[in-house]
Amino acid sequence: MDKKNILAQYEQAKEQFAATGVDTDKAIDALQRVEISMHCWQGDDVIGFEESDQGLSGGIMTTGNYMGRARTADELRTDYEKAFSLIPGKQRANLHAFYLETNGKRVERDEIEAKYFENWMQWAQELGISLDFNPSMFSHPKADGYTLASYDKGIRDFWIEHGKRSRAVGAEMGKRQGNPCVINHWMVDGSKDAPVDRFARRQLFAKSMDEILAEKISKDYLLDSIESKLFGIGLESFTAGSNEMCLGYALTRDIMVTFDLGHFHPTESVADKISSTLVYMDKILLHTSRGVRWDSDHVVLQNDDLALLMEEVVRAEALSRVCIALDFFDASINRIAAWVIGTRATQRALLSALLEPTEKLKELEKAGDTTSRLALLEEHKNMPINSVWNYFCEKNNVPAGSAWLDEVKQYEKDVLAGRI
Ligand SMILES: C[C@H](O)[C@H](O)[C@@H](O)C(=O)CO
Ligand SMILES: [Mn+2]
Repeated sequence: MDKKNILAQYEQAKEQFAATGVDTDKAIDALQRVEISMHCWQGDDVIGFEESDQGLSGGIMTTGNYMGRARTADELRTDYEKAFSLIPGKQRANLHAFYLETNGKRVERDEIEAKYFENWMQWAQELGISLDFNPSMFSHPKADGYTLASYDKGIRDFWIEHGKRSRAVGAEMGKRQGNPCVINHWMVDGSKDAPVDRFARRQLFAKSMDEILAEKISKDYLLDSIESKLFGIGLESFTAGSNEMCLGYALTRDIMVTFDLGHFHPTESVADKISSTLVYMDKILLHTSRGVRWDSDHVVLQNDDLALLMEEVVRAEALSRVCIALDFFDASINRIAAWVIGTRATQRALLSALLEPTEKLKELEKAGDTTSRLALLEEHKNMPINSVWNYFCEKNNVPAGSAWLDEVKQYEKDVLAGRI
């Protein structure tokens, strides 16, 4: 679609939304300020750059063998840049600890330091973007079932050290970028069959986490979050970091909790957790993902789960209290396309929520007019949200509609095809 049409359609949409009491320019400004944290692990199928042959483990799995996986940090950064160029607004890059660069030297997880992320930090600075970080407590011989809740003190200490060092790396990133690096603590700890002493495991889990968090780091540099999970492959019967465990832990330690769209029973509403937790917590972290039958980490799409999640964020006026990150890894499709589809879907769900006549709906609800509430919610679904989206893309100099796909296909021919 050409620029003239995009602008004309936007003007029409603007009027239509204004009639419902919604200011489209305000919605666009709000969306412009949201930085989505784009996960590096979609770019290389969660393999990382450690000098090791260890495969992916920890109850998560990538499937597919699409050509063009990034094999080096330079390739990954180049792919990131391509994806950024096709997504409106400014985003963040989310790194796992095992995406360190060591010049061929084997550096153990309990030896990581900020210097191994120097290239990433310089790159981010050059692009004017910020970084987030994750300790990598999986895909390692010492992460066989339990890490922080292991009965083996040596194993626990190893991962505690990794957690501490990860926080130091994150803090350095936060200092250098001038805004907090969000660090997400997720660990595999769990078992295939039901344990008898769940209590002991959870006590160990909390004690180890306390050691990791012992050093007070300013929230200007680092925001800690802990991610719960229902189960993993091979860890079906018990997860030490269950929802109750992580929520209670986060609340009592004044850190954030992470809600991943794939980490709950399929009929459990993750959206409902936003208001439930923000009554008590300052901030939370969201992982947008799409589970198909299990936490399969399919690319997130504009489905009901995502729409409800973003609606809840906006209705709770919580945009500044919610960090949004992507978490999926699909190796069966072009990985840059995966990033673009998932990030744009997350933004579009957010835009739709921002264009909802929220104030009006709240008034109707207060007045007990649930009939009008239902009618207006239904009307909203067919409002010209896409015209506002296209304008947002145009304003950010990125392709509107599906034109971005041609660029990805070209990049596939020019760059990815050479990665044999
Ligand atoms: C690789 C990520 O840290 C991981 O996906 C985690 O966030 C998760 O959701 C595990 O299921
Ligand atoms: Mn996650």
